[in-house]
Amino acid sequence: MITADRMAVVDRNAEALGVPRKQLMESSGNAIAREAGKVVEPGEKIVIVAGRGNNGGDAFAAVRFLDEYDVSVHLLGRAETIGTDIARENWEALQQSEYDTTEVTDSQNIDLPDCDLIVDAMLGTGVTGALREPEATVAEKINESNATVLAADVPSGINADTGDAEGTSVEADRVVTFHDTKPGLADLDGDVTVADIGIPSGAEKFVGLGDLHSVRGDVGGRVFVVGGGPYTGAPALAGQSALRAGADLSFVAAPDTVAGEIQGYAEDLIVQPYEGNRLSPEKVTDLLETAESYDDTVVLGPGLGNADETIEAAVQFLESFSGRAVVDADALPAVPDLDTDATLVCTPNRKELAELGGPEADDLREVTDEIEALADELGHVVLAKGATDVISDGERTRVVRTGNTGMKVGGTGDVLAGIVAGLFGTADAFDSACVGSYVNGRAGDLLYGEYGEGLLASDMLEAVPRAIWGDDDV
Ligand SMILES: NC(=O)C1=CN([C@@H]2O[C@H](COP(=O)(O)OP(=O)(O)OC[C@H]3O[C@@H](n4cnc5c(N)ncnc54)[C@H](O)[C@@H]3O)[C@@H](O)[C@H]2O)[C@H](O)CC1
Ligand SMILES: [K+]
Repeated sequence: MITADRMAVVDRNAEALGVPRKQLMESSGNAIAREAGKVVEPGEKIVIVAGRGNNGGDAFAAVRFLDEYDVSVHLLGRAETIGTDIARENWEALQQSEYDTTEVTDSQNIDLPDCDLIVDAMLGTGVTGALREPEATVAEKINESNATVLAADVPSGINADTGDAEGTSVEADRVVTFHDTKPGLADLDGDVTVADIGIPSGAEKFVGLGDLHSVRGDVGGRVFVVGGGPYTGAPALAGQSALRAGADLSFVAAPDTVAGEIQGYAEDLIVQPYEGNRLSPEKVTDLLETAESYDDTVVLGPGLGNADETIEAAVQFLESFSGRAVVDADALPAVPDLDTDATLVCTPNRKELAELGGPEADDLREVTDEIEALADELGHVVLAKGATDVISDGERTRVVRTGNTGMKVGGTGDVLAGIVAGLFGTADAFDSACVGSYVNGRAGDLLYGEYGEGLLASDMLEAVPRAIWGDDDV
């Protein structure tokens, strides 16, 4: 089952993997024709009612597979208003071969000819709100018809995710939906057929440009890094990369023995010192109050050190916290057996993964099932870092192939933790981890040509925004 938003992500991922949308449309068109052939006999009459989006485009492609039937196409609107290149190209192909097509410019005068089958290709997953004119009037005419009604992807007017219709909708006898069923089709009366349209499995398995596009549009919020102590660079890198990934404000809570040094790295950080030289349990109450009161996304771990009292403090913080946190590095030992209402993204490297009870492996792609099992056991998202990153929430498991050997340098994990936190304010834990990993690797890839194996984690900071909002074709 797949939502409309996820369908758009998978569609875009497929294109980036070498399977362009027009090929998918051809497959969708073929699927419509196959389904139509189950209903009507050669020579019988098919009326196709098409909209101006890709749903209509699918039907234009279908026409070329229906030559043994008597087919007429009714486009709701003028051809120049067709909204996508691939739909327009398929419409043009019908014109070139003189198929029977009509542009309906006034819904009042559309009389659906008597026929054996109506293909409803007005709207699919692109519907917003109640059907407007002429689709609303035409939907009613389709419903009044005696013909069998076959809907392309989703009956027009039905919300693919909810199954609701804000106004009129087509009552389809049959639906042929593409790639995977949609939540909104579950309770429909009609027969639903799921058609494979050739989307490569990698479009779902590998995090890609479609995932990036779905997350980058809406970022912001505040990130609160709880780090520093023995180390100062790690929290500074995490705090800065969160800003580079779109956070509005980035705070770093650190011991006053190192707070000034951390602030010295970047004026963009708001460093909040607490007394002492490391995180300890008595600091937890204040830190929780800050994080909870501002609905911050917390990054817990960079540079904390592994003193017993620091780990104990991390446990106490996480057990009382109910918000969103990226747990990295020195705080990871606090996660097993944690009883918390917080939503965590754990970002272990291979060594830390094994210490969490996960698999020991050089190539994480060989142990995706075990990483999924660990995420299920922990009850939180695990972003396992390696040459290839593997992200799982215990049910879904995906792979990120961006990145390069130059990123083995220290600090890239801190940059990653900050990016995930910067995205976590709006995207959910799993998508933040998936896209955060993809962006981190993409930033490293943007720099490899210039720095090679001499890449520094701090070099990545300026590349993070380019990896997210820069030119897609690099
Ligand atoms: N995602 C995939 O992998 C594939 C999807 N295919 C088909 O594409 C449609 C989705 O196409 P899209 O262009 O995004 O939207 P629609 O054609 O569904 O509708 C957009 C179209 O409708 C107009 N519109 C929107 N809301 C309303 C309304 N309430 N009343 C009237 N008109 C409305 C809007 O202005 C646009 O013109 C998907 O369902 C599949 O059929 C690919 O072909 C195959 C792969
Ligand atoms: K439809």
